[in-house]
Amino acid sequence: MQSRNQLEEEIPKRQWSLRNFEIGKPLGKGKFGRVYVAREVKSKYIVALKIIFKEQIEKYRIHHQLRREMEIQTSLHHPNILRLYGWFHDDERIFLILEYAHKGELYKELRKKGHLTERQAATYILSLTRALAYCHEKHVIHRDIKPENLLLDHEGRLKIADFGWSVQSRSKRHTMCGTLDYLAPEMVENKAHDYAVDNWTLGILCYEFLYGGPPFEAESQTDTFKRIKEVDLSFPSTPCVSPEAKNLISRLLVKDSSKRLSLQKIMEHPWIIKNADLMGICN
Ligand SMILES: CCc1cccc(CC)c1NC(=O)n1cc2c(c1)/C(=N\C(=O)c1ccc(N3CCN(C)CC3)cc1)N=N2
Repeated sequence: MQSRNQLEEEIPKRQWSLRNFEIGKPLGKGKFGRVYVAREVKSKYIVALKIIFKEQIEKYRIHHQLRREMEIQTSLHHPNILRLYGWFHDDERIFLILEYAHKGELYKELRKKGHLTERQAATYILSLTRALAYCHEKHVIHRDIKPENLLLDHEGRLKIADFGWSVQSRSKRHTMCGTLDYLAPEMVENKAHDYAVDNWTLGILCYEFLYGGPPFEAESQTDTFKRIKEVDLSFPSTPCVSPEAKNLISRLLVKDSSKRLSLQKIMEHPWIIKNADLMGICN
């Protein structure tokens, strides 16, 4: 039985093929592919195998996006970022060998519980902040951090998945992307944007973890855009949320991107210091 480290070291070098894996149950399906639990035959190591059909890549013209996602996610090694160990292909499919997150999607836990405790929310926000600080050091902006893209491993540790919208950024970006609720004003107004969009999203997520839904939700897209542009932020009286949490949210959901709390300052914020579990685990 190979240890996890041995296999992880071996994975990037080896040429993999479908013969090396026993495919298990489907985990989910996205726009371009499906993900299955799989076991590497020799080591018995459990992974998630994301299968994307080449005809879908042609049809949706996402060559460059998929290549970028693969290059970026392969290069990122962080405890809160889902590993892409390697990939292979056959005539009609591309297979991504991904880290397996045993506890599935964070948003399902959020829907089930309605909202998270301040301890859970602060722990997840700290994990996300650490992962984003690591990404920004490597000039990567994720741009699509939302509960649907957050997974939990067997210990309940948060893992950012799906780098389909991330970019290797050296200059300001203009491409529109992401779901409406999480878009920062500068993206809604189609202005140039930079790393600070991820700081805005942390504010959105912190609000959603504590209240159960994003702050600028509205009946129509137009209304959501309007509320984002005006930063029309209000805190419901229930559930009861501490003033420190509201302070952090208010210092992230700031229209002027240069005035948003930096990732370093988030890690030092009193609410994070008081509530977050430093190991990133809080079941
Ligand atoms: C193709 C699917 C897709 C489309 C778009 C974006 C993403 C990233 C989240 C993905 N998923 C993806 O890439 N994924 C990469 C992954 C991955 C998804 C995953 N695990 C699960 O999806 C999962 C789901 C439910 C689960 N159980 C639910 C019921 N519980 C009682 C026990 C645990 C356990 C694991 N591990 N690596």
